[in-house]
Amino acid sequence: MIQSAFSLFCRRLTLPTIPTVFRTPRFYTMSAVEESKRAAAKVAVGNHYPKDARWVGIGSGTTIVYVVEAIKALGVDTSNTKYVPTGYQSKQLIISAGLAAAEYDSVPLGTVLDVAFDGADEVDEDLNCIKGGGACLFQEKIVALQAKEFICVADYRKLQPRLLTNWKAIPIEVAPIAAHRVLLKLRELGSINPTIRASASSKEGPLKTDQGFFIVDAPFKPMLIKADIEAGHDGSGKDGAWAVNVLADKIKEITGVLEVGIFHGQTGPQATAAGGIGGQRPVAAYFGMADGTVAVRKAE
Ligand SMILES: O=C(CO)[C@H](O)[C@H](O)COP(=O)(O)O
Repeated sequence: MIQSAFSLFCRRLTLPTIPTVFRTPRFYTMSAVEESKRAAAKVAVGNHYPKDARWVGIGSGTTIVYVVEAIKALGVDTSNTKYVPTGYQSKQLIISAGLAAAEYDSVPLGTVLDVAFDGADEVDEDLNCIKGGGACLFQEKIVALQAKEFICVADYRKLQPRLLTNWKAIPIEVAPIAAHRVLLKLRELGSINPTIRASASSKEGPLKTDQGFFIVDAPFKPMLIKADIEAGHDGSGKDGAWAVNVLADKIKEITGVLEVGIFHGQTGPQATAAGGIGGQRPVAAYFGMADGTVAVRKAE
C-alpha cells in the first residue's frame, strides 16, 4: 500500500492539504456534495492506490467518477494495469478515462485485485455498508470480495451511526420470476412495504440490472451495530430491530435472491488471514464532509 503524505495526517484532513491542482475555479463552482465526493476520492486514492497495481476494482455511481479522476491525476504508469468494472456504467467510465477494462469473468482464476474502490449508500460505525442504490450490487459485491483491500468513498450524507438511518431501504437483486415470492418473505421478516424498483422510464416497468434481474427495495427499522449487541440486544429481529449480519443472512437465504445490498462480515485482510481472498466490508471508508474536510473510518 502506498503511504502518501495524506496518510500522515490522522482522522480529518482539511482542504488546504489538497494540492493546488484541485483548487481550480471548477472545483469551487461544484455543489458542496460534489466537492466532498471529489475531496474524499483524492485522499482515498492517495492513501490506497498502489503505484505498481496490476488489478484494480472500479465501482459504480457518481462518486467513483472522482476516484477515476484521482487515479489519472496520480500520473502513475497504468499501462500494465487492468481495471475491473462493476457494471456497464463503470466499464464506460474506465474506457472513457483511457484505462484498460477487464470484465470480472476475464480475471484469471485465483487472481486477487490489489484494491477495489466503490461508493456506498450508507455506512455504519462498524463499516457495514448498504449498496445497490445504483442497481449494481451483485457485481459490486463479487469485485469487493476479490480485492485485497476494499475502499469505500462517499460524501457526508452516507456517514451514519446505523444502517437505515438516512437511507430507508435495503436493495436486493432478485430473479424476476421469484420477485413476488421474495416480497412476501421480506414482509415475513418485518419489512414494511418492500417494492420492486421501477425503471427510470415508467413505460418500461421494473428496472433491470446488468444481470437482467430486478431490484427490490426493502425498508426495515434502523439496524443494530456491535455496540447494541454488546449492550445486550440479541439482534434477532423480535422487535423489528435486526443485527446487520443476521438480517443479511436471512435475506440471502430466500430462494430467488441473487444478492443482498448489505456489505458486512470480514474485511479483505481478515479474510486473507482466514485463508480466503477478500471481504465485503471495507478496510477503510472516506467521507467528504460539508466543511471541506475528509473523515476516515478504518476497520478495527
Ligand atoms: O451501490 C452503488 C450502486 O449500486 C453505489 O456505489 C452507491 O449507490 C453510491 O452511489 P453514489 O456514489 O452515486 O452516491
